[in-house]
Formats: sequence, structure tokens, C-alpha cells
Amino acid sequence: MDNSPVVAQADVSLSNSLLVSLTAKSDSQLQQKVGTDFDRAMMQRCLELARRALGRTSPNPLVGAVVVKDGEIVGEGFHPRAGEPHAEVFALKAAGANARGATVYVNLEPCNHYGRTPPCSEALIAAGVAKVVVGMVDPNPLVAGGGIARLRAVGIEVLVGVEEADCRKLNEGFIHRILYKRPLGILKYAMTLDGKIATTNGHSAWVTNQEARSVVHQMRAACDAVIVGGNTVRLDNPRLTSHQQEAHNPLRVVMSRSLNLPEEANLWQTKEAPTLVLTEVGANPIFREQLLKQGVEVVELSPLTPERAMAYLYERGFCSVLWECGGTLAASAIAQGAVQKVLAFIAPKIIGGSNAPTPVGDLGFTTMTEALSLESVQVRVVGADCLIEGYLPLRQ
Ligand SMILES: Nc1nc(O)c(N)c(N[C@@H]2O[C@H](COP(=O)(O)O)[C@@H](O)[C@H]2O)n1
Ligand SMILES: [Zn+2]
Repeated sequence: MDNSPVVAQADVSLSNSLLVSLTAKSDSQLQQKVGTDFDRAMMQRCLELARRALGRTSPNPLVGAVVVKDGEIVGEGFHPRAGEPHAEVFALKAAGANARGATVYVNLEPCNHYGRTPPCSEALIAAGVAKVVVGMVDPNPLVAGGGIARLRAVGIEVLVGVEEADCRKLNEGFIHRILYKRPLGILKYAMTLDGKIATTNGHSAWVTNQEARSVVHQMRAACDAVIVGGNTVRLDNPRLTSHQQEAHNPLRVVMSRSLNLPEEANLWQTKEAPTLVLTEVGANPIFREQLLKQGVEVVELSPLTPERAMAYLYERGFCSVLWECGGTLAASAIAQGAVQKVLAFIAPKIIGGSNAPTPVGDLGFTTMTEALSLESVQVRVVGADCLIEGYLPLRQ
């Protein structure tokens, strides 16, 4: 009898965006279903609304809210950016008097503090809502259950944990930022089936197909910054934008100790998206001036390391940073704890070349037992390519 994984094979041929979990069960399968089908559908609507501000809310989270009265949506809203009102406030405003006695759905616990804006808990109480359905507790110590407690204290029914896995995934950068005081570092690379990211002479356009490259563009739209090293600028001359009209473009960051970079590069064109060059104190002052004249921001950090870069980007309010660098920088970023998540595109191509570059340089490991085993691994087929996504084990 043929015991091959027929389901996976069949699905792969049917869909080019199929998600196959390598683990026995995916996170959402493992998660107990909370709420009714209607509750879950409303929470998914909140997530959809929240995504409208993808890449634009940091250091704040992505939040959407829906007000439901007598089974009908009477108000919706999302948080557009830090400093502007929260999702709940927009949704309550849209609902107007209909908010009295209504149920409010929101993917993150309503806040209960005065930050840049007043507490949403008080706005919900003032609007006279009867019930609040929450996707996840806010990890922000200023909230951390306080919003839920405040609502319950005045007799508002609160249900927590509806579609929690999806809510956490959408705001994984925000959660990581709050818990670890660093942006979430995501290492993305594209390699051939034989593990090469370019040919021996550095040519890499393109390892993967258009579909995979479009997924990368979407990833960029969701991130606050994308980092490359000087070598990537010299060899690939990338644009690092999201390549979509309305979408957010991340801050494009180049790490270069020497500032020995090309005079002309797509990254020095800053009309479409901003560029920041991180360098060492005093490096190549003439070229530094040239960059500044073209509108490129230059910041000196000594010593210039991935950890220092992430600490700096945290201070700038970033939640997520995409590492699109070569193997040497990727290895230091991993070694210094600047990477938590890996997105590896694998193209079914073989290029060979014993000196062709690979995605991760030397980590100093000598035995296979030292290998970093990714967790919560998911495999997705994207066009003709494959995307493996997973998380590095948390460092103690
Ligand atoms: N529930 C909820 N909805 C939103 O739309 C939000 N932006 C948040 N954010 C929480 O409040 C903090 C930011 O407060 P300010 O915008 O500075 O007033 C943020 O860290 C989250 O904890 N929550
Ligand atoms: Zn709020």
C-alpha cells in the first residue's frame, strides 16, 4: 500500500497558498474554541479591520473593533496609528446611540490608562455597552488585565480569548516588543534546494518565483524596518519596498561599518521610502555627507552590531524588523539574539558551487546536536516554491 502523504501532495497541486502544519496540530487546532461561531466571525472581522493599518501603528498594536446590536454590525473601527484614537473609540463613534446595550468585539483588551489617548474602558462604560468580547489580554503592564477588571467591576460581561491564536499572531511584534524591550527580529531568505542564496559570483536574481517575491513584498509592508548589510547593497542593489501603491514601506536600514558603499544605489532614492544607514562613529565622512545630501539618514553606533541596531530600533518605537541580509550578518544577528523568527523560501532549483553563498554563516557549531531547531513550524507552498516559517527557541 502507498503510505505517502497523499493529502499534502493533492493539496499542493490544488492550491499555491496552502498551509500545511509540520507539527501534529497547528496552534489554532490546539487552541480550545472560545465563543460561538458568530463571536469568532466577529473577531475575524476585527482582525481584518486591524490589518488596514498594517505596518503603520508601531509602537502601538494593530487593533480592530466591531459593535454588534441585535445580531447586526452597527459600528466598526480600527486604530490607524499611534497618537490617534483607539479602535474601540472609532467603532463606538460609528455606532452612536446604538452602542447602548450592544456587544463590542475587539482583538486586544481595551486599555485602562491615560497614554497618548484616554482609557477605552471608560469610553465603553460611558457608551453603555452590555458586553465586551476580547481576543487577548494586553501584555502592556499598563493594561495587563486592568481593562477587563474595570469593565467587569461595573457589571459589563466580558468574554476573553476568542480567536486568541490569530490575535496573538497579528500582534506578535507588539507582544515581543512589550515583553523583551526589542523589536521582533524576522530573518527572511530565499535559497535553492541545495542551500545557496546566489551563484558563486553573487548573482541572485531570482532564486524564487514572482509569487514568493510578492509574499516578501507583503511581509515588508507589515514590518517597521528591513535590514541589509553593505554587501547586499553592493551585489543586489535592492529597493526593499513593498512594491504596492497604497501599502506601507518599511524604513530601509543598511548596516555598514566602513561606509564603503556604492555612490549610486536604489536605496539612496528616498522619495518612495526612507533609508537609514547605520555605521561606526567617524566612518567615511565624505560619503556620509553625500548620503545626507540625498536625504538618507545616517546614524553612528559604536560598536555597530545587530544587537545594538535592534536596541536602537526599539528606541525608535519599532515592533518588527525584517532581516534580508546575507549569511555573515544573518549569523551574527542569530548569535546576538536579534532574530526570533525565520522565513525561509526554498526554490526547487539546484545551482551548485562549493563557494556559493548560503543563508547563514558560521555559528561556531560543530555537532548536529547544537543545531537551532525551529518551533511552531509551518510549511506553505507559494507558487512553485516552498516557505518554511518557524521560531528560534527563546534564549534564557
Ligand atoms: N485595546 C486597544 N485598542 C487600540 O486601538 C490600541 N491602540 C490599544 N493600545 C494599547 O494602549 C497602548 C497605547 O496607548 P496610547 O495610544 O499611547 O494611548 C498600547 O501600548 C496598547 O497597550 N489597545
Ligand atoms: Zn484604548
